[in-house]
Amino acid sequence: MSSRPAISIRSVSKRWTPEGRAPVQALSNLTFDVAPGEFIVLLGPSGCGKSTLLYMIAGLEDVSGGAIFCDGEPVTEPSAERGLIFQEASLFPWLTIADNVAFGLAIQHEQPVRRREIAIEMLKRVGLGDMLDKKPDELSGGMRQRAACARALAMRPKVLMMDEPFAALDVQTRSRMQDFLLQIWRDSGACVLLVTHSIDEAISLADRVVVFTARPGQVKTIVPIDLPRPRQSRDPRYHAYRDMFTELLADEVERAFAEQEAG
Ligand SMILES: Nc1ncnc2c1ncn2[C@@H]1O[C@H](COP(=O)(O)OP(=O)(O)OP(=O)(O)O)[C@@H](O)[C@H]1O
Repeated sequence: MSSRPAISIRSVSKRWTPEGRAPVQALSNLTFDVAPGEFIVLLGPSGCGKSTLLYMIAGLEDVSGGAIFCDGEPVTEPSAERGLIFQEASLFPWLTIADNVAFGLAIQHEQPVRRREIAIEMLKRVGLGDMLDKKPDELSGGMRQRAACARALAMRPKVLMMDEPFAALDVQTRSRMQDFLLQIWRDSGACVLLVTHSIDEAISLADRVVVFTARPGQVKTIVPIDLPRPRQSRDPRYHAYRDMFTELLADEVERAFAEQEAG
């Protein structure tokens, strides 16, 4: 196995300069690596730049300073190797689920018959094999997120990025989706970067949790989760992690609030 990081984030900063408004320093001097096949969770107070970092890794936004490398190559534009999934599954409402999954494969120059085959295979893998010809609004929120996962996985990404993918789901569906995600992560061999506000989600899923400071976001600390999967919330070590993250975040959340109040 190659020892080269799947993703290398080197002294990355991001300054937004919205028209007619004061510039916002979203991220400052961020440095860390993600190993191939690793599951990373990004945890931090609101507005610390977690989503911004995903957009930059996806190649949808430029960095203001520093550089991001994927497999040793600088990220300069979007690529099918780096899939991004949002909180609300961004499926085309007028296409069937199978056509939604097949859509991106056209860019990869797959033939139409092969696109359909891959779409069916992926949808079966996410448990939607009998929903192929449904439109997105005929599915539940959890099913739509699974379809969005199938669409991203169909591109065989090396990196799967997820921005609060389960935040809009009810507790039971969320828990099932977490199990499902661990399964597709293992099957795909991709590395995952997942943004969440949930400490429990971070402990349940991550190999390592990157904790951000309040804006401008920096790496406050990186915590490896040294617990076997499936992780049990009744395990005393799980509680110790929960206490640790609660404490780590408390100061930062307070700082973020203070800054908001100061305007
Ligand atoms: N397109 C943009 N233009 C201007 N400012 C932006 C833009 N996108 C994000 N920002 C600002 O950058 C900062 C970081 O935003 P970002 O959404 O990355 O944070 P986050 O940690 O993902 O927040 P949350 O947890 O609330 O989703 C915020 O102050 C936000 O207002």
